[in-house]
Amino acid sequence: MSKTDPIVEVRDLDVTFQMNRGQSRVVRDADIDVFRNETLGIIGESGSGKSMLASSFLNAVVEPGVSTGDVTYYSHDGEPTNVLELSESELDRFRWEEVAMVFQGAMSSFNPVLKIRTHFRETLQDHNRDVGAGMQRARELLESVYLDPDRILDSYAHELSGGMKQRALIALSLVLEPELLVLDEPTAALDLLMQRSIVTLLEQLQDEYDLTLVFITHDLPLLTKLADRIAVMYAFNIIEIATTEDILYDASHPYTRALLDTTPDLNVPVEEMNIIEGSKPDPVDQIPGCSYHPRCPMADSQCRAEEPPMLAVRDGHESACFYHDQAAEAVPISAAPDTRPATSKNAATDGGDN
Ligand SMILES: Nc1ncnc2c1ncn2[C@@H]1O[C@H](COP(=O)(O)OP(=O)(O)OP(=O)(O)O)[C@@H](O)[C@H]1O
Ligand code: NI
Repeated sequence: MSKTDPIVEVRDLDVTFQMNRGQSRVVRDADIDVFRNETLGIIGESGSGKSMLASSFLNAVVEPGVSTGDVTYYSHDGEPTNVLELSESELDRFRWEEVAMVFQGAMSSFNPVLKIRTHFRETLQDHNRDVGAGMQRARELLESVYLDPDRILDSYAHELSGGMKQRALIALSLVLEPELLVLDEPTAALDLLMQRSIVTLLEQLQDEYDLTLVFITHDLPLLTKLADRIAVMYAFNIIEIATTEDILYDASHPYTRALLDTTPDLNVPVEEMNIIEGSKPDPVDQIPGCSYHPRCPMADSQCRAEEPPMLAVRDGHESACFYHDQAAEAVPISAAPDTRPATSKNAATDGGDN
């Protein structure tokens, strides 16, 4: 069964910062749907706007950034919420109870003088939840991320390893039973084994708690094992979106293809992906035409003058390239086929279950 019932609908989203040298637009006119119960991966090089886009799903862009456009959240009963119009107090509730986010680098966000137990209790109290029942749920969540509740709840953050902290944070973010969990680089600071076990664990949590997941990362190999669909960002917008399988085998934007080509082995994680040549896009001085044209081998006069909209490659697959049907020929992917996983999601279940 395909997942096409939207939980979040983003339309014409801009995220802007007022800077001394002018207005910085770090998300530009983005449209995206997140489908209920899917795992949506967002990938793109550092600074491309991944965190800004995903933070807008819960109107949580860092100050003084401003999100404009439409972000609509649909609760389980289909009731729409206009997320960018919520008041501060409505947002406090919304951000834990409907959409939760584990922010980039958040492992350091545990208060060092409070036990992990206090973080759970305070979250429950702040949201007027029954603390007894809530702490019971906290224990179940900690167990489902393979942590010993008694030990963890009694610990301070500095007594835990990076992997344990990250898992405790994921459990904390789920304690008020959100429908959607956004994870921004949740595995970045972890070793390979822990990265893989977090992925396995997220798949289990998703089944167990009926979650929708948005997963942001630089790590394309990791994403291909976890995501149902992948959105590729370049220069502050989404330039391709498709099922993981289509991204792997039928990438139709020259940037996505270059990305796949510079990922030498899809079974090995990459540290950074700033490997594509050319200067970085500037969020203040937007160049005319397609933002990728200075780096693109296919660029012609139309690409230099006109910004390509998202164009349908096929049902459920869009690419912001005028020449998406010629991209495969123009940008071949030289990585050996045997390094590319046969099927994306299901191939992951036989490994990394530690
Ligand atoms: N606090 C800020 N004020 C102004 N501009 C910012 C701020 N934080 C980030 N930016 C700009 O917003 C752009 C998008 O940032 P964002 O954090 O979304 O990138 P990202 O894709 O998540 O990168 P990374 O992979 O490094 O986390 C950056 O290129 C940067 O220029
Ligand atoms: Ni980021």
